[in-house]
Amino acid sequence: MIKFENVTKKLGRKTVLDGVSFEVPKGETFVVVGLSGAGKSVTLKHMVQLLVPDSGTVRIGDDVISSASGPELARIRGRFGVLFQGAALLQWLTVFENVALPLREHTKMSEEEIEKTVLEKLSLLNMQEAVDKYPSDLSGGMQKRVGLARAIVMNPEIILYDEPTSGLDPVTSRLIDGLIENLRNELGITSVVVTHDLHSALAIGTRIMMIDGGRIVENATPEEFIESKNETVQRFLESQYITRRGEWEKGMKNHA
Ligand SMILES: Nc1ncnc2c1ncn2[C@@H]1O[C@H](COP(=O)(O)OP(=O)(O)OP(=O)(O)O)[C@@H](O)[C@H]1O
Repeated sequence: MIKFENVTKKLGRKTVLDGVSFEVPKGETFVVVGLSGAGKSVTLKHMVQLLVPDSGTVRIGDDVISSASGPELARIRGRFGVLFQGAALLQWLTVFENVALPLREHTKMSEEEIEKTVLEKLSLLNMQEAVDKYPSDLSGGMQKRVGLARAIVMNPEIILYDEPTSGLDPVTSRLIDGLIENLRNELGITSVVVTHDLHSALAIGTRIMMIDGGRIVENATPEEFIESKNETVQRFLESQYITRRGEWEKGMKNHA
C-alpha cells in the first residue's frame, strides 16, 4: 500500500532520512516510534508530499506520490485522511461545520447528504451530542475525536496520525487507541501512527518501526519489537518501563 524505496532527505545541513525503505501493507496499523528529532514527522510528511525526497521514491499503491503534481497529486492526496499535530479545528465553526468542511470543499454533496455523512462519522466516534458546540467548549480528547471525524469524513483508505494521544490523559489516550483500532476493524482502514507513547504503539500497532537518526533500527511486530536485540530499541523500551514481555501482556489484559 505505502512503499518507501531508499528515501533520503536533507533539511538544512542535516540528513534527516538516510536511505529509508519500508512497506506498510493494506489494512495495517503501522506505528512509527523514535526519540525527538529522529525523523518520524518528516517520514509522515513524505507520504502526502508535504516533503519531496532528495532521492528515492514514495509509492501509494500503484501511484508514485513523490513525483506527482497537479490534479494527480490532488487525487492521490484524496486517498488520505490526516490528523496532524496542531491540525487544529477552526474555532469559529461548530463541530458540525468543522467536520463538514472537506465535504463542502471537495464534493458536490447536497446539504442533506452532508448532514447524514457528518452525523454518521460523529456517532462512530461517539461525538454526536457535541454537533452544535464550538471547539473551545470541548476537552482535548473530544477535540481529537472531532479531528478524527473530520479525517475520516471523505472515507479515506489511509489515515496518518501525528501524535494522536499527545497531551491527553492515559484514559483518554486509550480511548483514542480504541477508536484507531475500530477504524481498522470496521472499515479496514490502513493507519500510520507517529507516537512517543510506546504503550499505545504496542496496543494498536500491527507493526512497529523505530527510527533513529534518520535510519530504521527496527521494523517488527509488537511481540518481536519488545524482544528486539537492538540496543537502541531496548533503551527506548526501558525508558518507558517496558522491560519484560510479561509486563506488557499484563498491561494489555487490563485494557481489554
Ligand atoms: N523544515 C525543516 N527544516 C529544517 N530542519 C527540519 C525541518 N523539519 C524537520 N527538521 C529537522 O529534521 C529532524 C527530524 O524532524 P522530525 O520532525 O521528523 O522529528 P520527529 O522524530 O517527528 O520528532 P518529534 O518527536 O520531536 O516530533 C529534526 O532534527 C528537525 O529539526
